[in-house]
Amino acid sequence: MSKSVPRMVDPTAPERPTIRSFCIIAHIDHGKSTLADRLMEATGLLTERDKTAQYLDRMDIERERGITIKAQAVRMSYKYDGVTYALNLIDTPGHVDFGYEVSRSLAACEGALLVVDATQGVEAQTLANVYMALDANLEIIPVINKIDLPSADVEGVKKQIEEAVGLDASDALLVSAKTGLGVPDLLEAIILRIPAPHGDVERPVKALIIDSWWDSYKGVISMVRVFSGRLRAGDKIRMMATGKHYDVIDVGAYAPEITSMPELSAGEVGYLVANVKEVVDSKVGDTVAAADDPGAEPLPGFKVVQPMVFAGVFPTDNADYSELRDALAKLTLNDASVTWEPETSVALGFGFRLGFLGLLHMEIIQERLEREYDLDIITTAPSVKYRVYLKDGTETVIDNPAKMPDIGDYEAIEEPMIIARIQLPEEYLGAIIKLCQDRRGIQLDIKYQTSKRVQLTYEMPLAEVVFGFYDQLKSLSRGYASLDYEQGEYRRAELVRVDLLVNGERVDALSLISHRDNAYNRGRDLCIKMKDEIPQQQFEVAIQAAIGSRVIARTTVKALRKNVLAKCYGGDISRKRKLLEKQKRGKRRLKAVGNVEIPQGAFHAILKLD
Ligand SMILES: Nc1nc2c(ncn2[C@@H]2O[C@H](COP(=O)(O)OP(=O)(O)OP(=O)(O)O)[C@@H](O)[C@H]2O)c(=O)[nH]1
Repeated sequence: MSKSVPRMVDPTAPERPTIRSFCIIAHIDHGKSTLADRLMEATGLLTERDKTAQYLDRMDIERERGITIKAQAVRMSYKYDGVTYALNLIDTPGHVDFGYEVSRSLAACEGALLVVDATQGVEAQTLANVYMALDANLEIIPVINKIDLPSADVEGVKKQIEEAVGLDASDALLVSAKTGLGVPDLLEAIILRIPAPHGDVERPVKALIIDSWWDSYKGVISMVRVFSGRLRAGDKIRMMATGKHYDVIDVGAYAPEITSMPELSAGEVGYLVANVKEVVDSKVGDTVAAADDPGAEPLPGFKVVQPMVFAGVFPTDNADYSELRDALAKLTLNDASVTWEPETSVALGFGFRLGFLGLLHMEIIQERLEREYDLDIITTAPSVKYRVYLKDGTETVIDNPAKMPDIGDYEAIEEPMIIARIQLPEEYLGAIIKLCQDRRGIQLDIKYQTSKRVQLTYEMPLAEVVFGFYDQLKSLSRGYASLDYEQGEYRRAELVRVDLLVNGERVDALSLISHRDNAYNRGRDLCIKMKDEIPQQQFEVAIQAAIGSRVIARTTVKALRKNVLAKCYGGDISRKRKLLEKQKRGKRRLKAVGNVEIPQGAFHAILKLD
């Protein structure tokens, strides 16, 4: 994230003095949605009726459902000193999984409001986005929110912004997004402090795609920032990454509902509808150019986002395979960052291997498949992409532990690293440093931001973070530590495949890749967890962990007694109920491996390993 973003704007081009484009950077719950609502209200975009639900939040719900409304930017109109300004508020996703989209949204802005809760102070996630905004050369206006609260510590937070972020906070805006206090001053600051965009309307058109989505009425809609020229309905355009040509059907802005405009010109932000059939053809970061401008140079910084985390998704009932396939086809219409390909598992049958930007992204997709498409699915534990150097001199990339070659067949394995930034109150420092070390982290930096708050920077294997790290971090710090990370390099590590055998049969969907030093513990823990998950059967079930042909751990599920409650001695009714519920849940989703029935929860047992 700290890589510099090359400037897209030509500073010698004329200024568009009545346009301002900005985003809001805020930690979760610091008041981004509430402030956005207040700004829209102050500029007449929200009526009393709309106020019942937070507008941005409402859009989030729509977005979550993947349906029509997904305005990523709203255009407000505000009169100041006799001049009417167009203010574009561009929404940026707040999560580390969506870093590239954030970087493209920032490229569409000249400024950012850094909203900090006066009672909470700066958090790691905010910092990551502030660094990106600084890299993108944005003018950052510190905004201290929730000053109506008695526990607001304005001076303390100002000092923290100066120390942690390195910004001058002496002229920070003090607002209450709840009461509206300070909002007119904020609008004035947006106009006076955020630079106007530069762009030559007479040059051939060039626009950056900052987001694209599928709309059932209009087809693919793209949010764009125009850097030069004009976009009008009827224009012939070319997407530079794919080289494909299209006709512009409509342009305009969200204000906050979709509103057609005669044109979008240099410096403006708005939507573009062309006869693009699929979201993948209108890629985030791509440049829209005129079809008759073959020599056009693309705007800098385009990249195809690569999934970082992979998992198998299988229908619980094999008969639902084609339903799952149709659901994935529909879902990826709207989210081009999910990759999917067919996968076969001995244990789970036919399914798909999906690639995600990160764990949150994976959870969102999993939930959507279950909720929107009403599918019963089993998701296998997530894995990262390993580079494997085989003994025969070839190299291969593996994102599925089941496919990792046997020990002895490869020379070396490389795994992806991340650079993690963790912020925490000093009292938890010892525990968190130990956690990072246990997770094979290498400390790069330790910095006191205030006398009580510390920032740790670690290089860690992504795989170690994927397996429960965040939960442990939160529990060890009572929720106070925050984490963000960026992609690092690939590094060699002593990794081995650990298999799980149920009554002698390998359950491919439960294989995991572990560092050699941890393999024994992981194998043992997995056996213990599986023992809890696999219900008793009519016969004894042996659960073993093995590296190659060497068994490293073993547990046994004893044969069934008369009823499940038999093992609840004493009369703890809640425990009995829990067991019955567990059994009921287990019944819904069972997969037979050989003659042993394995419930869905077992496939997640890997995630719960320490
Ligand atoms: N007292 C007070 N509460 C506020 C203020 N601004 C926001 N809140 C409250 O803080 C909570 C979080 O505000 P949101 O606007 O939802 O925060 P957000 O940053 O958009 O949160 P996410 O959408 O989860 O990222 C809500 O309960 C708001 O009502 C404020 O100025 N004063």
